[in-house]
Amino acid sequence: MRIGSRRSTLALTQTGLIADRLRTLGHQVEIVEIVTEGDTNRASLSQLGGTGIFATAIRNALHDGRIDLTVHSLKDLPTAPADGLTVAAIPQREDPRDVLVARDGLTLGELPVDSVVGTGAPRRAAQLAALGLGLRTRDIRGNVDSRVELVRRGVVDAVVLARAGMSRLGRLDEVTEVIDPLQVLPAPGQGALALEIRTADTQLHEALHVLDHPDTRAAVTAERAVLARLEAGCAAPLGALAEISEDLDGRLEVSLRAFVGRLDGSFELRRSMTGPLDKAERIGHDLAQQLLDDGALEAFAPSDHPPEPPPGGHLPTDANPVTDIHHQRRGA
Ligand SMILES: NCc1[nH]cc(CCC(=O)O)c1CC(=O)O
Repeated sequence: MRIGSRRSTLALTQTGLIADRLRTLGHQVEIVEIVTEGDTNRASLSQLGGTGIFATAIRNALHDGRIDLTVHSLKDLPTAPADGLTVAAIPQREDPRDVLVARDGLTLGELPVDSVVGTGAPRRAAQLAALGLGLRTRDIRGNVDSRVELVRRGVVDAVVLARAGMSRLGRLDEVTEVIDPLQVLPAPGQGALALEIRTADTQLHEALHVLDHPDTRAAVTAERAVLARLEAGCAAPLGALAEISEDLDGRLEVSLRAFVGRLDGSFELRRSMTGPLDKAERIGHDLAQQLLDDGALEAFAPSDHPPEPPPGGHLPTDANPVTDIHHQRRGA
């Protein structure tokens, strides 16, 4: 089987992990690199049409029959199902939390007021602002390597990344804090992979079944249902985390938490909901409804004082530092 992958180190690493498992199962596997517009065009993701652009190029290769299978980071995959394609397996996910990579081994609580934290994710910027620590955030883009490099070069004091990516790249030793989801909830689906194939490929679907992890599938189903219901898109200031545990009677249940907020920290809303595992999607929808009933749209409304767009758009991380887009000043 031919597995299509983006060319980034993280994508190739994740694809390699799945390829190894398939080889262990006795399959012949070839990795095909696909270059997407998101890899070549350095404009901001919102200008390019959101993170979905990565998925689209790969999905076209699936449709064309150039590849048979692809490994997505589930958090980068749009919630709308793709025509003629199926997520055949969602393997057990990595630790879904965010991590901090800061100068001098610092944690969030130790960073001095006005420290600059690099992140391109509105979700991270909004939750950092909501902490009220007086941290600035700077909009950055780029792969894990170039983001960590900004800390090494002293361009920013810290960056926030997914622990799963750092783990898969073997770079956990550079992490200075694993961020508690009480402070920053991860993106829906963070840490999970999705193996997508052509729906017509029923034999391959059958072969991939052993890689599917039902608890992970239930958890990410709940998280992505929040995202879908809020129609928030991939670049939304929304965090969601579902955890599976046993209730007092030994039945499996889903505990789902979510955050929505404004980038400048002027509005935040956190809610949670728990229910039976087989109602994961329903729980996600219901939690999203509760967020909406309690005023979630405030998080998506245009602000009275919109942040200054950086000159020339959002620059890649290998260019010169860009202006701060969000600045939460303590007491302001
Ligand atoms: N947005 C890019 C992206 N997509 C998936 C991961 C990490 C791996 C994962 O979450 O499964 C990352 C890097 C990051 O956010 O630090």
